Amino acid sequence: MAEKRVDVAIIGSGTAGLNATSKVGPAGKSFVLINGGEPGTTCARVGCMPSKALIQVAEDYHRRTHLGRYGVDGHEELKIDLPEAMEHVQDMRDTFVDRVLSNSTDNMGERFIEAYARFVDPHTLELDNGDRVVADKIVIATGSRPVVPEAWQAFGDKVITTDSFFEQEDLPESLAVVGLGVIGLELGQSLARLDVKVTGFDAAESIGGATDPEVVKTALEIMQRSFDIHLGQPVEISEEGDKLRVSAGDNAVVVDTVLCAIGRTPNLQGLALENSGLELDERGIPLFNRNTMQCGDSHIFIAGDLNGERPILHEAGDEGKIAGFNAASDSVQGFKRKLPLAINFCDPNICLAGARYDELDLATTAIGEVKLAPVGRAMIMGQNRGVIRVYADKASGKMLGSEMISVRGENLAHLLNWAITQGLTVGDLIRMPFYHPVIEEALQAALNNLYAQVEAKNEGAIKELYPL
Ligand SMILES: Cc1cc2nc3c(=O)[nH]c(=O)nc-3n(C[C@H](O)[C@H](O)[C@H](O)COP(=O)(O)OP(=O)(O)OC[C@H]3O[C@@H](n4cnc5c(N)ncnc54)[C@H](O)[C@@H]3O)c2cc1C
Ligand SMILES: NC(=O)c1ccc[n+]([C@@H]2O[C@H](COP(=O)([O-])OP(=O)(O)OC[C@H]3O[C@@H](n4cnc5c(N)ncnc54)[C@H](O)[C@@H]3O)[C@@H](O)[C@H]2O)c1
Repeated sequence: MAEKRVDVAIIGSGTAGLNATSKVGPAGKSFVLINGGEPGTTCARVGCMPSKALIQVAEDYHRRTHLGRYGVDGHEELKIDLPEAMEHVQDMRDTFVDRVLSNSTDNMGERFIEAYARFVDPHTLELDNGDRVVADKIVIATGSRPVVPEAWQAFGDKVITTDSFFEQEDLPESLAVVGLGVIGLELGQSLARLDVKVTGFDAAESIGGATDPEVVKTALEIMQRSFDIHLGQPVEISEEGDKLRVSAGDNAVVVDTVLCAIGRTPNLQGLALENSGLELDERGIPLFNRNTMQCGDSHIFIAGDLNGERPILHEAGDEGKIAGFNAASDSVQGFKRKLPLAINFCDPNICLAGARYDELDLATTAIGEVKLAPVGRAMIMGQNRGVIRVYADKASGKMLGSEMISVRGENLAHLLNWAITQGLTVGDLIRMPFYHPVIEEALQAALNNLYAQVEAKNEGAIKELYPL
């Protein structure tokens, strides 16, 4: 058994752990980065990147359905070779994984250790190869994994998750997606567009993480054009011959495969946090400060999906940087966290920026809305389904948040998040330029609708222009 002493030990070489490491090394501290499982990050291996590659293939293939109206002949004959499509997705994934590895752990030599770590005491980690690491400071960044109910694990590889999905060489003829949050909608819609017979189920009454009833209603109308969706009933799975029967209330389908997308759970197992001396919450996650990432007043910091706070990439990166910076410093510094931004890359995108509808005080909030149907550029693109809802404080006009399902929502949501971050009012925003004809004109219409409802009005004779 070897024992290594370092200033900082980072557990987990995902996005959070790598970002933590990027702050520890340059501070002149000795460190090790310890990773169990496949290196290369969840994002590049089984997450953001392969899922976006698949979405792109599906969107491009789906685009053929628009061609008839332009007089393009033969589009009905277009066929997709699914094994080739999956190979392309895997090639993209491999490129992204290689890029991560060659920019990070490949260059760390002995400071990168491939092993699972567990706490023996607050400063000592035992690795599954028997070695030990003793560290002054520790960053825990072990990420999360898909939830699969125990009863469903008995169905073997007929119930898959995103951990194995991108490894498939071909796609099944029929598939049920259970859970229509981000993963369920992004992949469910893509698979339906790739000619898989998809049926979607969710125990809740909403989809895609939206909370605004108008957005949920519109999202459901739009998504049901891609595949059948059943909401609001618990899902049961049983065997039927060599297939699976998936039922929820009166609705049932028999399918080749189930994609289980009912959320992810923190990788706490195996860390033996009971030996860390940290106070844990009811889920077993250490209590921590979201501005410093410090666990209590200890020498241990936590970052990324593991803490269950904001399980998305740029937040994992920020948390890693904060945790690494503080682990490498003599004193602990707090950092302001970014305003929420969530993008579901289904088509059209479902996006949330700033405050969600279910967080608003409706008595003091004004809500502006535009439907995409008459928006010129969206009509030209053949993508004029959707709704944008924008929220502001009724009295001051200060922007609070937005939920939407809209073409190019990924861009609009950034604009809104940045505007809210800057503390702008709806009056400020309607004075920004809106080129013609762009999708941002839809946002302009929603903002004008919102402006009409707030009390604070712009000074000057023309509301869209600053007086000299
Ligand atoms: C299908 C999918 C699509 C996604 N798409 C997006 C997207 O489009 N945009 C977005 O912002 N986010 C997206 N996400 C979320 C994003 O990928 C995660 O938020 C991010 O990757 C989390 O990074 P992390 O560092 O916390 O965890 P990870 O990258 O999972 O890293 C944790 C590492 O710790 C290792 N580990 C676990 N236990 C131990 C242990 N005991 N000892 C040592 N090592 C251990 C793990 O093996 C892993 O390598 C997606 C996720 C999925 C699953
Ligand atoms: N574009 C992105 O940013 C992106 C894309 C994919 C994944 N992710 C990340 O991955 C995480 C996990 O995604 P996800 O889609 O698995 O989780 P999610 O929390 O987004 O959605 C889970 C859905 O499953 C439903 N559900 C839960 N238990 C159920 C059950 N027993 N039966 C039926 N439905 C059930 C929930 O009502 C919910 O709608 C997300 O939190 C997100 O952080 C992000």
